[in-house]
Amino acid sequence: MTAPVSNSPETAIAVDGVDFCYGRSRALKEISLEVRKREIVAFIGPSGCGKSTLLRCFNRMNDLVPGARVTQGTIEIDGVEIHSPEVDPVELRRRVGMVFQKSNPFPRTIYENVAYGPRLAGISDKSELDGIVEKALRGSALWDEVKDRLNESAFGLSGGQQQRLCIARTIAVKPEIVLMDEPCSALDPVATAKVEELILDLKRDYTIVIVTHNMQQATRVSDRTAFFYLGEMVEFDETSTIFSNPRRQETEDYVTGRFG
Ligand SMILES: Nc1ncnc2c1ncn2[C@@H]1O[C@H](COP(=O)(O)OP(=O)(O)OP(=O)(O)O)[C@@H](O)[C@H]1O
Repeated sequence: MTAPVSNSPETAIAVDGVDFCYGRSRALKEISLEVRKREIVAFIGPSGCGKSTLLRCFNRMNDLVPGARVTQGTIEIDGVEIHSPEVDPVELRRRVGMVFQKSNPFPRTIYENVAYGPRLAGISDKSELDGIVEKALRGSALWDEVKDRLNESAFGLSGGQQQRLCIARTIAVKPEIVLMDEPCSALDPVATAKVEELILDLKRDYTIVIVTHNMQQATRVSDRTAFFYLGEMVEFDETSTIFSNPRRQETEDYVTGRFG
């Protein structure tokens, strides 16, 4: 399905007519959508429908997969086509951060996990780094739990804390957009609730796109939801509309659990 794309100053991501292939296999078909600044958009749909592929297009993570490429269409972030020669993929990935399904802290201290990105960006002043680490850990609602153990291994944290640490690591480099690929799927309900609360808090400063298999999670955190099926975007609308009054039968069948 294609939808009109309006690339206004309020647009964070504008996708227009994108096809994506892994080798000869077409994983995304004519996707057009627009994500507004500081909104939370959820991608839902059955396994293999292309949600993660589209998410990974936004920071060109798919470049790392041999033979994988956008074969037609454009993806603009802040009005700039992300495949154009002036875009450095490493800088793009700083601006468009990513949080993965399974938390993946580095085998270092809590402090070093958060300071890693800013250090790579050339910040070496200890007090500046201390400030960045504290701000990122506060921003990810982890500071009070870890402030007395910053020099201990990140592996000593619980799964939910590790996931919030990964979010802190992502926001420490001041991205504009945060992509989340099923960030709570490995967490228990209490840790999930904390991460969801955090996602809602982050909306004040960031644009967030989240892939989730959890319908309740999509309704709890997102402003708008896109439903994908077999590489196509079937419907994209206000989350309340997608879940209570979808226009398409496939969407209704999926959100009511009839398939998927
Ligand atoms: N690295 C890859 N190489 C080849 N094909 C891939 C690769 N990654 C994904 N695919 C294929 O692309 C299609 C879309 O996969 P994708 O992971 O984007 O779906 P998804 O909706 O995120 O699924 P899930 O909910 O299971 O994570 C699937 O057919 C999948 O097999």
